[in-house]
Amino acid sequence: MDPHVEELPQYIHINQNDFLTRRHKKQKEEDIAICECKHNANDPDSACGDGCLNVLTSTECTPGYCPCGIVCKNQKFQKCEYAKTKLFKTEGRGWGLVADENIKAGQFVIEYCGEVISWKEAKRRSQAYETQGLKDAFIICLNASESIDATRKGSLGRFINHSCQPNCETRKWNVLGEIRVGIFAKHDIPIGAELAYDYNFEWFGGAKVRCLCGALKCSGFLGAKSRGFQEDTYLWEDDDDRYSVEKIPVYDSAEDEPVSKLRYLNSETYVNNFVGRTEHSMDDILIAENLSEATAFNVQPLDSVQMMDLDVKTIRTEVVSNDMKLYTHDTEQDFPQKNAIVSRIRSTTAGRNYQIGRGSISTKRSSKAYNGGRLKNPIQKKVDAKFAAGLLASKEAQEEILKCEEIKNDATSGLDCLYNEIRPAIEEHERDSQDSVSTSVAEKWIEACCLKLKAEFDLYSTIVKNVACTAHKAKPTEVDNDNEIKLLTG
Ligand SMILES: C[S@@+](CC[C@H](N)C(=O)[O-])C[C@H]1O[C@@H](n2cnc3c(N)ncnc32)[C@H](O)[C@@H]1O
Repeated sequence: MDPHVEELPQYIHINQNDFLTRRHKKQKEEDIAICECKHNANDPDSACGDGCLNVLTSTECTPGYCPCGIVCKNQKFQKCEYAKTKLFKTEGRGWGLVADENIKAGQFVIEYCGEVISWKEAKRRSQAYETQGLKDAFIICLNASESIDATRKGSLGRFINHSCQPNCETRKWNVLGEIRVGIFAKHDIPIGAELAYDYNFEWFGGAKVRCLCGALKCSGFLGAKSRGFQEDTYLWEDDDDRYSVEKIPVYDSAEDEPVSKLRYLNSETYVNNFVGRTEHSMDDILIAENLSEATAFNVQPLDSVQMMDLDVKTIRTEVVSNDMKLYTHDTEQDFPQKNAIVSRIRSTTAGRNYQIGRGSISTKRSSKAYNGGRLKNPIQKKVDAKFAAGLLASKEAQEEILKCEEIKNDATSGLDCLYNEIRPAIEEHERDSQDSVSTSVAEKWIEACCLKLKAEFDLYSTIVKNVACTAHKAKPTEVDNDNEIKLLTG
């Protein structure tokens, strides 16, 4: 049997997202965007080229509504107008995708297809994949509540690897009312060059994956630029062959020095942008033309490829797009309540618009200074705990109230400190126009907010209980003289 066929990744090939938890949206007529293009046979770009209003807003034209009719060029996702690509086996990074034709800057390369699942399901799966020991991650964030999981089903887009200096990028497009993720060329890519984009990988814990992109400015590890990673202590697992530096040849992203040929050498010498394989002799030098015969193959539709039992074994990290990120997950560290973070490729953000400080994270920093989580509401009153305690006869009751007040004050200052600690991360996200912050940051924030709320509730209920149910001091206070119990201050 052909050894390469044996290694065929087990997944179901699709070129349309598969919606697992809901139906594909049906575009309403009033939501259809109609451009103003007029087809001119002498100008091919006139039929929804770069100047098309829909193209400019990353929206595909709707068939039957576009003034250019069947010559409309702005239906690339719908018509699967992908660039020609080829799958090949990398050294150390699993499978990858190479350009099988010259690709132009800005060209749509391929859609990142997979199963569209809820964020909750993504977390569940991420945890399951982790448990199964899957090495590669394929879950990316689609929007605030959904992710795309290309683990079991996907397009060839699932094989595109990460590079710190990539030749591609991800972009979101509105296609008939649904957001879809495409991979686009950042610049001209020659035939034979490996395709790669920046996963914007967000690391939340767990294994650290050595980045083997080989770019000059490689950050070293997937997610190394993310805050969680930077704060963590570096731990290397020596026995992990896959990530052992000595054993892995270096790979340079195609962007560093675009080449049309791939070469493999038997020495540690790098040739062009790609790396050597130590197990080959000099006779084994391969160049791109041969690569296609030797190690590259085209993935065929499921019905033509014999699939073994589809027991997908996993993934540890995940990838994503432009304004999306791949995420690592750590079921213990980031989700102390036993929730695994879905690999979010961040992306993005997987859309958790936690409210931090006074405004949502996506609001600009010019917003007013943080006020310790307190809403500036003129009618809001604060309970004067000391005054309330002073009304009571029982020492025990007084102490109970004062203790609660102390806990509440601690929780409030804890929240204030946390804000100062995480402010750089919040600001970073704002700068990047992210609409959410990393889950680890948000989790900490939520925990601190909950502590404060609980402490406030405990204090108020303790005051109410004691004022209502225990004896007041015999000696009337000033307030009592006025015949009112004044517990609230302005
Ligand atoms: C979406 S998959 C890409 C396809 C994958 N290479 C495969 O064989 O299926 C993402 C995974 O590929 C690996 N990977 C991608 N880029 C890498 C890089 N620059 N360095 C190391 N591993 C990488 C990581 O294991 C990552 O979780």
